[in-house]
Amino acid sequence: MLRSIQASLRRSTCAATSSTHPLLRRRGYSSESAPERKVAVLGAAGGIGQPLALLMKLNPLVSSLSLYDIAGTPGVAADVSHINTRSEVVGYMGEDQLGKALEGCDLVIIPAGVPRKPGMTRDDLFNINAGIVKSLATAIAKYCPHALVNMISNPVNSTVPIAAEVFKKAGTYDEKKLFGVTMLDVVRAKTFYAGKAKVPVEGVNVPVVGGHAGITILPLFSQATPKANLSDEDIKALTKRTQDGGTEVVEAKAGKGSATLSMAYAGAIFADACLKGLNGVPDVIECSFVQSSITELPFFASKVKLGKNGVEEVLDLGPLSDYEKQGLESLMPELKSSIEKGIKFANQS
Ligand SMILES: NC(=O)C1=CN([C@@H]2O[C@H](COP(=O)(O)OP(=O)(O)OC[C@H]3O[C@@H](n4cnc5c(N)ncnc54)[C@H](O)[C@@H]3O)[C@@H](O)[C@H]2O)C=CC1
Ligand SMILES: O=C([O-])CC(=O)C(=O)O
Repeated sequence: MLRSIQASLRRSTCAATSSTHPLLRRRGYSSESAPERKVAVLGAAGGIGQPLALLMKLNPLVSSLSLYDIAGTPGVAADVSHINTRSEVVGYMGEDQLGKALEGCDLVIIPAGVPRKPGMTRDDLFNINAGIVKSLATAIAKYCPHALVNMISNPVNSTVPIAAEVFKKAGTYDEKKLFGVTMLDVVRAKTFYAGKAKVPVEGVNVPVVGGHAGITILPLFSQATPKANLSDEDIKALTKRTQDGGTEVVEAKAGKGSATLSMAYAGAIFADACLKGLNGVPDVIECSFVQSSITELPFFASKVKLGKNGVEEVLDLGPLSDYEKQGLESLMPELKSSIEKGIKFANQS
């Protein structure tokens, strides 16, 4: 069981990395000889944070796991630390322990903040989460300015620009190191496509571009592999379901939060890809919301090649169907205004 979860973590999800580059096997690393990597989870006692802490504890690329929250981390850390895998686990609680939690980190994953309730948009979380992200980004700039940052907290379309502005002000911004986690959109697109196309889900790849809210989520089913003969109606329904995937979970949870388990899985897969990139595994490619010049917007989600310094290359969108071209045009105003909202917040407060 443990082996199969670890194998799944080692298998990256985009084309080039799928099952062909399990670092440990190909390069003969055992968990003892893989490079030391400290990973922090900020918001580690939450709905996403706890299962994400578990999955990162199962990742043999992690040597030190730092679990930070404003409350509840001693229990989570004690629990997770009993698992007999490589990393040592330390829990940190409260702001005065944040510096210690971050010092020496190679990768910081941020699922801190409030989740949606039915009837809310991700943007409705802005008022609370923007401040949380700003203060965590300020601490990252101070204590681990060279770490990769995986931003999960919503609204991602605004929280990533907020973090970028905080880092710029602190003089530590490196656009190669800041990632909005949009992996759950990819995970959903793959699952829904495999179901509709009746193909084994393990072999499916679907890029998802744009942003991470409603129509800004643009799955490119015209580029999905393996190819399947789906009707225009099928593609429209799959697109809508991917865009509304978060809301589907929020409604099903009926007031008890949003996606946590699938998000922890997606976050763990994306973090694993970042660690592989840092460790020099070639051709690690995943989708992420990053600083970008492939459209006129300063941030955009697309396929990204990960390397020793974070983003090695932002890949362009590739050929789009007419339906996808329309979707791209429609999403630009909303994504632009969410990005601008984040930038404005970071600079005025
Ligand atoms: N990017 C994505 O695809 C997804 C993003 N999310 C977002 O992730 C965030 C977290 O969701 P859940 O884990 O379900 O929420 P949750 O409420 O269960 O957990 C959030 C945790 O953050 C902690 N927290 C609050 N302020 C903090 C601070 N200043 N420093 C450190 N920790 C702090 C809380 O104590 C809590 O333990 C939400 O904003 C949600 O919208 C959720 C699903 C998918
Ligand atoms: O929908 C939400 O609020 C949480 C989220 O981002 C997702 O599940 O994609």
